Amino acid sequence: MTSAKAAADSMAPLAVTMGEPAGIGPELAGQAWQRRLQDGIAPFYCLADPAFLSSRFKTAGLDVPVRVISDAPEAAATFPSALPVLALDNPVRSGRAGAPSRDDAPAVLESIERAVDEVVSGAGRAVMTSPVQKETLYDSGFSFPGHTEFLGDLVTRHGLTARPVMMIASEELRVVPVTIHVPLADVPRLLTTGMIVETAMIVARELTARFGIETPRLAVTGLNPHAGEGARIGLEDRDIVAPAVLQLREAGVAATGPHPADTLFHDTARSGYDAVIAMYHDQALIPIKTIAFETAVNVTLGLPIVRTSPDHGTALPLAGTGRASPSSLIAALRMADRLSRVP
Ligand SMILES: NC(=O)C1=CN([C@@H]2O[C@H](COP(=O)(O)OP(=O)(O)OC[C@H]3O[C@@H](n4cnc5c(N)ncnc54)[C@H](O)[C@@H]3O)[C@@H](O)[C@H]2O)C=CC1
Ligand SMILES: NCC(=O)COP(=O)(O)O
Repeated sequence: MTSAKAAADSMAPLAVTMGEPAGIGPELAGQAWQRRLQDGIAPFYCLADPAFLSSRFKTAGLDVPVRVISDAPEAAATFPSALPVLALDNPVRSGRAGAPSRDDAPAVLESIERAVDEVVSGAGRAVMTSPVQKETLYDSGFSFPGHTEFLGDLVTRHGLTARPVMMIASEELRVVPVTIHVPLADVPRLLTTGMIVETAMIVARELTARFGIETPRLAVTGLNPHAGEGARIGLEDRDIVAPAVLQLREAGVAATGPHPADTLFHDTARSGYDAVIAMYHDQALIPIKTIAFETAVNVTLGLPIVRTSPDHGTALPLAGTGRASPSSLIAALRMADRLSRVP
């Protein structure tokens, strides 16, 4: 039995990262704790700087008691009366709402690393990450595009294997960008048939294993307008995407496409598939953030642990106001709970 499965068996608490201290993540964790009973939220604990969290809750006008715990098992006993926090070694040095500082990168990254350690060891059941300010992390020398790739690297440091895939999921729609945080100008060069097939195979497998969809239907988008209009508007759809769809079908996956992306997201079209495999970030994320910004969840497939996150970012202008909506973060906690339970 893997340690992650052992954790699920014992209903260990969920490990929540601090996220960017200048952003809305910390106060949303406090708001989620306040709604633990009305929203039926499973016990969770934060990997964070406890003094910073208390101070941010005060600024945001949230009455959330913070209690330092020494290990995850203490979280369940603490959760009913206070927000359990496992203290980081790195303190938050700046933490000014709305003003990210690279001085806080060590704490932000330690929180993610420790959350993964917790879940791999079985102390925590799943990771729910709060949003980070990517630009600030890049400025501090962080070399991964985002959590998705960083988490893949972290689990391999524990001797586990990973091929992380980003999926954003809501009741209405699931989308998967094949290329993620890369410049749009680089997408045609980076996109390969193998990448599309590998990504879609992981999605098909995990939609069955984790989401209970027996035969997942995958709609694969084209890259160009009108999916290339018979190779008159770009060649990638004919030469890269169509062969991927063929290979997927030969492997027994119910894949269709390449579909013109502009007509793939209306109500009737959405009833025809379980997930969209899109060629680049905005092709996937614009539709879902338009349809379900409040409820969509970012879930990383292809990892040996469960990781979810809200669909939104740090929303700096809202930080410290207590006015940001905790809805997507709560949806992320609920999905982390559901996916890490033993069926
Ligand atoms: N998982 C993660 O770590 C993510 C991090 N980011 C990062 O966040 C930073 C800011 O990104 P943006 O593109 O500005 O996206 P954003 O999601 O932070 O904000 C976009 C818009 O939505 C609003 N908004 C976001 N969350 C909200 C909430 N919970 N309640 C009410 N309104 C909300 C904001 O005020 C803004 O108007 C970037 O550095 C980006 O890389 C973005 C997405 C995910
Ligand atoms: N646009 C989605 C996003 O930025 C989340 O990325 P990640 O940090 O989950 O890899």
